[in-house]
Amino acid sequence: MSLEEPDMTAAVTTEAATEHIAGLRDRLDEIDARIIELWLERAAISQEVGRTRVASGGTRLVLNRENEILERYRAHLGADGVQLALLVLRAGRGPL
Ligand SMILES: O=C(O)C(=O)C[C@]1(C(=O)O)C=C[C@@H](O)C=C1
Repeated sequence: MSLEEPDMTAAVTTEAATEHIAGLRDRLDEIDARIIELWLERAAISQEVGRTRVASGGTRLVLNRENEILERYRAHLGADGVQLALLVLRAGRGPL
C-alpha cells in the first residue's frame, strides 16, 4: 500500500466496528435504563415496607433479612455483589 492509496479494507473494517459498537451501546443504554427503573422501584418498595413496620411498632431494620439479600448477591456476583447489595439496601432503608 502506497501513501496515495488508503487501505480501504481497514476503512471498511473500522466502519463496521464503529457500527457494531454503536449498536452495542444502544443495548447498554437500554440495560442502564432498566437498572435505574428497577433501582428506584426497589427503593420505593423497601421504604414502604420500613414505614409500614415502624408504624406498627416494629424495627427499622431486619438484619437477618439483609443477610439473606447480601448472601444472594454474593452467590450470584461474588465480592462485587456484596458491595452492590450494600448500596441497594442503603437506597431503601437509608444509611446504617
Ligand atoms: O424486607 C424488609 O423487611 C425490609 O424492610 C426491606 C429491606 C430491603 O431493602 O430489602 C430494608 C431494610 C431491612 O433491614 C431489610 C430489608
